[in-house]
Amino acid sequence: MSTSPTNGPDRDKPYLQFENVSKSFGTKHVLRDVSWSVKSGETMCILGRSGVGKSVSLHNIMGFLKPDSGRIHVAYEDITDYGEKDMERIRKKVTMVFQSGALFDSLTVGENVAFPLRERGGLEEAQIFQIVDGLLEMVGVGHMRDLLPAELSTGMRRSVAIARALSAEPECILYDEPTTMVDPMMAHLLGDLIQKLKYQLKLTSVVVTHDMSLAKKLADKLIFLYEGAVVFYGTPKEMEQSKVEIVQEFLELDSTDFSTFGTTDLRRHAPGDIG
Ligand SMILES: Nc1ncnc2c1ncn2[C@@H]1O[C@H](COP(=O)(O)OP(=O)(O)OP(=O)(O)O)[C@@H](O)[C@H]1O
Repeated sequence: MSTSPTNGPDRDKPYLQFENVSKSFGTKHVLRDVSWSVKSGETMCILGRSGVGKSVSLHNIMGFLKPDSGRIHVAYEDITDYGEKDMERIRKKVTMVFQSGALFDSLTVGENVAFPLRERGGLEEAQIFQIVDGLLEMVGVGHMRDLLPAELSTGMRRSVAIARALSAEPECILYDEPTTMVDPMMAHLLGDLIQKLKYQLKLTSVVVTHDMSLAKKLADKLIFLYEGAVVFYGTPKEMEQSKVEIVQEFLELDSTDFSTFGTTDLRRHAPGDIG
């Protein structure tokens, strides 16, 4: 673990970092020499068309997958060679909100959000109720405490999943496609919620998305993956000036039809472009 002279984490260092990370499945090279970093309190968006390794990147951060080469730093620690025990400790600081919400089907919304609180222990029932109500209120589903996940829409389930993630008091949240498969109004609300958590709770976050308007709203930094490699890494402002064709196509289409991508000349670069 990297430490400062006072033996705590060095806060000037990135909170999350990929250093030359590569990952293949058989002969399929999913991540190729990928490098980026995120400081505490920053939000990074990972963009790219389907299958370029966005979710695989998140799974590497969580330690569900291990890179073939390169180093991964999470919560100021080099987790590359960590086993399950160390990763459980890291996952208390860094949590992931899955597209599905991954809620427990047989538990009510309130019980789902209470779950990490009960696991942690040390709280009275009345305190748990109060925290759960506060979190559900915060994510805009305060009136749904006694419903089962099956009774909720996809977007509502995701809001509850965010409340459950927050109940573990994480330092960092990873969002996998938070606005996919919901209507534009719900997408807007989820985007606002993630933005609120960024500013009010100062959470570090990584957002995997196809949704360019969401990325522009949230990101301090963006990376574009194309065939597993980073073809752009920079700020939203630098992205606007990027000459990388796939970046321009994303900017123009704003997240709709990706079927026409694939004829991109990645050699034309601008500030922030990689290569
Ligand atoms: N555990 C695994 N075993 C084998 N192949 C995998 C595994 N996980 C991911 N892949 C493959 O890696 C590639 C990248 O997957 P990934 O889920 O990261 O894509 P993505 O960029 O998130 O795409 P989408 O936007 O469609 O979710 C895909 O071809 C996928 O089939």
